[in-house]
Amino acid sequence: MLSSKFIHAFTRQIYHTNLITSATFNVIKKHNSTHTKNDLVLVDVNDKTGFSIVTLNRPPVNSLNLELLSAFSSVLDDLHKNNSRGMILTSSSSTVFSAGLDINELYKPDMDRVRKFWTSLQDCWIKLYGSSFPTAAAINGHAPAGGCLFAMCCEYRVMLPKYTIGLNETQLGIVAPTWFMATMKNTIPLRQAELALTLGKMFKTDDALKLGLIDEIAENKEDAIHKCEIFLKKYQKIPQTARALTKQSYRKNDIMELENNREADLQLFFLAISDPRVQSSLGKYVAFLKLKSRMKPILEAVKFLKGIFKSKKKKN
Ligand SMILES: CCCCCCCCCCC/C=C/C(=O)SCCNC(=O)CCNC(=O)[C@H](O)C(C)(C)COP(=O)(O)OP(=O)(O)OC[C@H]1O[C@@H](n2cnc3c(N)ncnc32)[C@H](O)[C@@H]1OP(=O)(O)O
Repeated sequence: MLSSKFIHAFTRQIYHTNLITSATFNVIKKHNSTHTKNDLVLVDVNDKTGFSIVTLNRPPVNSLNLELLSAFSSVLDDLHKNNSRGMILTSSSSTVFSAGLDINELYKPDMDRVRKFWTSLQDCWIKLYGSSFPTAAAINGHAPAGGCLFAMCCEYRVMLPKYTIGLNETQLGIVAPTWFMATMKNTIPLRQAELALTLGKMFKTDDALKLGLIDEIAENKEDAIHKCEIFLKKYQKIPQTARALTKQSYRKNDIMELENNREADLQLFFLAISDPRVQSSLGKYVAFLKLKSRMKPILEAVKFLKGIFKSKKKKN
């Protein structure tokens, strides 16, 4: 049997090499809720179960910028220090879990800031994927790219109907880092992962369930959280150290691969985003997202008018 010394050494290696000590994101304790100073990440601890509901709270779409990632990283440290019994990751938006990385961090970046940004993303992934506490995602909206990554880092995923999830990077003309790919390989069958990654495929909820990218479908957010709680409760009967060590051993190679190559990964990222073709793709994508957002009222008006015509036709 593996000793608890090993698990502590392993967890220490994961946490202590990457601790973010940011005064800006000190956590304020409020009753059983903790909020980061700027409320980018909300934490509510359920007194009965001991589970923490961690809510990404950066409207409108929870795009992951430096500040949100730093706040999330601090929250993960806190849960680890407090020996959390389990975490449920969700979103305060009613339609988006997370839109993935904030494209504005990648497009025409400030090099000093983008270094901190990428390092923070690495931190979050290492801490979430390798967490000693069990995790589940209540995916209450779309989860493209980085949003899908964080959901896949959790051991269990419950998603609401009619949303989409996937690693869509190739569609943007960018390559998902190897640790994004490793997380997907750990979640769905290898061949399906290769197809999903190369196509940059976004899966609707039903298809994601068939593929095993998610584990359950819920009717609404409350139901999703309830289903995550049922999953986390299963671990209450399992000795904590054995569970944590098994999870971390299972994911160890992926984590060590990044741990041992953080600077190389950062340099590869710099190289990729410095490529004029990548910048051109990102520029077009930013413009497309902005146009799509501005067209929304027009598209909704067209939809509304179509509805009126249809109902009039039926009456006649
Ligand atoms: C071999 C290894 C090599 C390694 C090289 C590394 C290279 C770099 C790798 C980087 C990996 C990247 C990971 C990512 O996560 S990239 C981000 C991908 N995300 C997306 O494609 C999602 C885009 N967004 C959407 O599809 C929709 O917004 C969404 C479905 C999420 C929600 O739709 P909805 O209709 O509700 O909202 P709007 O589209 O109207 O958006 C509202 C406003 O939000 C802005 N927005 C949306 N997404 C983003 C984003 N990701 N970043 C920044 N801003 C975003 C959008 O523009 C609207 O803003 P405005 O109203 O101001 O126009």
